[in-house]
Amino acid sequence: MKALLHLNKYFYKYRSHLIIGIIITIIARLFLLYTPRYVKQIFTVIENYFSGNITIDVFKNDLLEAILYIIGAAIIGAILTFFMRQTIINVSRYIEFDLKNEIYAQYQKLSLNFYKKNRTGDLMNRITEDVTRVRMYAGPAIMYSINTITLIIMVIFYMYKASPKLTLYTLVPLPILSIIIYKLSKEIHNRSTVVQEYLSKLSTFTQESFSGISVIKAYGLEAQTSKNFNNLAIESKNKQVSLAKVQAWFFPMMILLIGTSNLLVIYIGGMQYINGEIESIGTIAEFLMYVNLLTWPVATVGWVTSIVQQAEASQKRINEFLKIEPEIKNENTANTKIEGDIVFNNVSFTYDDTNINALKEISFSIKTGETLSILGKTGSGKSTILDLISRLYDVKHGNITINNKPLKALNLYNLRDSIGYVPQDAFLFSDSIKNNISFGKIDATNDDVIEAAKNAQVHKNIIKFKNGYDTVLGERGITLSGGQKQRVSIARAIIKSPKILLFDDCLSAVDTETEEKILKNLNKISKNKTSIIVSHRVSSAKNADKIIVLDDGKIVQEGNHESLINVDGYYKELYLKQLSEKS
Ligand SMILES: Nc1ncnc2c1ncn2[C@@H]1O[C@H](COP(=O)(O)OP(=O)(O)OP(=O)(O)O)[C@@H](O)[C@H]1O
Repeated sequence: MKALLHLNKYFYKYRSHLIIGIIITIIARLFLLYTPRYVKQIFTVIENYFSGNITIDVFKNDLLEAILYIIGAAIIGAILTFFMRQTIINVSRYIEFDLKNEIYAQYQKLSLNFYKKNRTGDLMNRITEDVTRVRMYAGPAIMYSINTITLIIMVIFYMYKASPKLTLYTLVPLPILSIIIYKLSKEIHNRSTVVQEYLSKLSTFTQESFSGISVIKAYGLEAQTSKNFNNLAIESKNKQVSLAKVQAWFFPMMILLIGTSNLLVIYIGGMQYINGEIESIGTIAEFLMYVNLLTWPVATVGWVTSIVQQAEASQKRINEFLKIEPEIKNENTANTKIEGDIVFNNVSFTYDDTNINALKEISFSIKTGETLSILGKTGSGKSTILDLISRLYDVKHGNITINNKPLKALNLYNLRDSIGYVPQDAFLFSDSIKNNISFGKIDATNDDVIEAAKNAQVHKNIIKFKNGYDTVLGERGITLSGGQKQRVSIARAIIKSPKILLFDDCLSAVDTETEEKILKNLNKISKNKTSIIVSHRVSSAKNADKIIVLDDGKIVQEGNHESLINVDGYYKELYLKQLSEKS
């Protein structure tokens, strides 16, 4: 129960709902318990009438009164039960809502490394399935526990009052019922976990095969894919059948044990009546009703125990994520102005998950208004430089400064807000083109969006779509070409007019003519901004104020286009190669 203590703050938050719910539950059970006593009264009235103790008028009167009480109590009990669910179950929904938001907010705070170390499926599971299991504890488990406790206390009290001996005999099978239900619930849980695993395997497989349908078709692998799907589906079906087998035991076991209790009441109650130990046959009827009233709550003891165990395990998994401290912390909450020169001073960087030494003693500087171009073979550390500037990772060796201030001394949110970053793989959301572009500036007007798209040389493509800027992208929308995606992604970065522009090889899918136009526009809009352009093309680098060439994490060449084409090395080779390709 230790992990579930995390929920206490929420129980406290919704304490008034809970207290009202508990009071209503107790009152509702009180009304429910009217019925057996009035049933007994009906039997007594009938017995009295047939033994001639009361007249027909008194008999009718008493009978009507008992029936009206039963109907009245049932109606009030039903109304209160409705409110019991409305209060306690609603609290569990509020807690589910709060907990999901808490986890989501924590996910947003965590650093990129966290996402590298954990699988997306696991992240999703904790915010969906685990929260659902915890909700079952916060709602149904608590409601049934209160219900069971109040009902058991009250029923045993009334039973004991009516016949202590009969009470003892009738209660004997109930703990057995509870244990059996507990064991069954546990087994059902274990098997349904396996079923869930297979369902998610099936949906991942299906999703992947739909996303990769073009590859499957191009390689003619339709039959093989169907066979793999079928094998997975067969395994999934077998697990479902095995779950259904255990579930099928649930109600027969309940019926058997209720039947046994009923038989005991009738047999022992009957014997007691014959021996004159109980005064009315109505007591047997009353007991039969008590036994039936008790059955479900007693069964739920086992069920609730298993729910609490599952919720505990789920909350433990959730807590593991909630207590992770973000690796990248904002150490300055005051607003800091981000502007100026970027300086790398002997920066070395190793990714701790792969232990790859991506940067080795890198030093360079770039002034406000200048453009730096970074070239180098694949895997030479170009993207890593950009990631370090945006503080997606923190440097441990050497230091990076902006306007003479170490990166960590700047307000992290100001820093990121001042950066327009275009990643290597242009990720766009399943939303309209307009919203994808204005993502970079929430209060952007239509004119801002159009201007950014024009500067990114994608406006002409967008207006050709039937819905123009309202065209929806993604699964249910249209698919943009690689170059179009890159340009929308550029528009998203430049719309907010950031102080620092980071372009990570984001012109690779654009033809050289368009590339040139984009670079020209960039030149225009980045007058007092600092731009860093990572590229594999000389055409992207040639106009930069400074060019550095990386190889295996080290700077091997530094200069500008004119100086670098005159010395032997990677840049000159690349220049000559690309020049001959062009001609
Ligand atoms: N998140 C990461 N975790 C672990 N290792 C990484 C990570 N990102 C990059 N690396 C490794 O660091 C090295 C430098 O990668 P980086 O992405 O900076 O190279 P790059 O020059 O941008 O390459 P490319 O031109 O192919 O994009 C590579 O060996 C890469 O495998």
